[in-house]
Amino acid sequence: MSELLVSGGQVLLPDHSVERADVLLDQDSGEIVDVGDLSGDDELDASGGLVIPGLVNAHTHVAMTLLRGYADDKPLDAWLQEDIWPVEAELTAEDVRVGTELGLIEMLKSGTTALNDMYFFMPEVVETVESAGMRARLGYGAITVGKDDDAAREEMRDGLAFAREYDGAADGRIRTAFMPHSLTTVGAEYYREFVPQAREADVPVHLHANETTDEVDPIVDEHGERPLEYAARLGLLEPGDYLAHGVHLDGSEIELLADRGTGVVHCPASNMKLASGMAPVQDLLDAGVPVGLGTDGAASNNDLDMFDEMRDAAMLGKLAADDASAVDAESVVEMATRGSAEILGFDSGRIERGANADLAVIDLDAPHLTPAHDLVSHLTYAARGSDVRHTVCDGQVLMRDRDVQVFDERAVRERASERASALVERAE
Ligand SMILES: CSC[C@H]1O[C@@H](n2cnc3c(O)ncnc32)[C@H](O)[C@@H]1O
Ligand SMILES: [Zn+2]
Repeated sequence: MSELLVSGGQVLLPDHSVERADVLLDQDSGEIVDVGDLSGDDELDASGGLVIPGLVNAHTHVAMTLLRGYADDKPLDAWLQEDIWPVEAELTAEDVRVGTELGLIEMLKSGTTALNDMYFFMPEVVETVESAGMRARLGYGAITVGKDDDAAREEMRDGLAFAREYDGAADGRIRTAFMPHSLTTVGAEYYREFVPQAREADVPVHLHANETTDEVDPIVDEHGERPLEYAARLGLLEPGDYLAHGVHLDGSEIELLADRGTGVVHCPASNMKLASGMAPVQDLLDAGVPVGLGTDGAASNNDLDMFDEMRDAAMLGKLAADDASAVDAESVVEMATRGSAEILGFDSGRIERGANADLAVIDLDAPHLTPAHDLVSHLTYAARGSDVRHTVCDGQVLMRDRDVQVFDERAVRERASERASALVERAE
């Protein structure tokens, strides 16, 4: 058995206490073997650091790194229709590969070990995630609006075929989902036809829902019911399904999510930047809805740093609830780790014997992390992605001493800049 000892650090335990301990990883099974006062041959130095579960970005569009800073300061609908979708129409498979490489490097450098990606050219994303050594739930984002019936059905079939073909890839590190884009960009008839096939294929369904009032109001006007009642009628909201955003939810919809065991991935930075609104995160937590955290794409954030997202979630959660005690530091750390991992169906997000060996080591030796009254508070309110020293997934060291081991960072940045410029030129 090949083992790795993460030694000499403090460890964030599942009950949010912090103890001085070593963490022993089995690199063959990819699991945590033990946590305590341990010894081992191959060591990863965590001295002066805090070992935390790898962060889990439960909703993003990774290759949108190529569009970072391309279009800002607009609401969702105008942003998508006027700027983003015209450029995305020009994307090539190679653009998505390079944009994904760039995004995964950014994630590894900020302590993220697992992610959810909904985008285009997903076989290239599978290959890139596999090379990165990360864990992911992936899906082709299907849109039927503006397409004739044949093209719309082909779009949905492509989404299902991808989910079927790649589930379990990369030795099980890659799982898939059926990912219709949203309740307004995919027609009801296509949900009716294809969601039962996703159930047969035993893959969950992930979509954007209740993100803006511009999206909610037409559903209420047309169908005389709330969007999630409409979604349930279409066969959505089963246990294991998960929605991105859930900003504009009423009490009955929150109850429905709790009853069904459907998760919500909160994306606070995107919701603020696009002025979409404030999700009722404390109400969701109080109701027992599974809640995770995601950055959304880098064009509406504008980074993939989950530390930023944790801080934003805490700040916005308090504002939304008009209560400074709402969405506290422990809840936020839980959302970014175990909460997101459970939504994606991974046994990660906790430093405990038997769990996946996915972790990050945070350097505590920094002025903005001094003094150290409460390290959970620091993770939510004070730490930055750049404080991450090492990132480990499935027992493999993917970033060591801030050096990403799995890609040539400089070469990827160069290629991504070139590809982004050429892409934008093609679209203009
Ligand atoms: C069909 S692949 C995913 C699709 O979603 C777009 N997108 C990016 N951010 C958002 C958001 O906040 N709400 C809805 N859709 C979003 C992305 O540009 C792709 O076209
Ligand atoms: Zn999104």
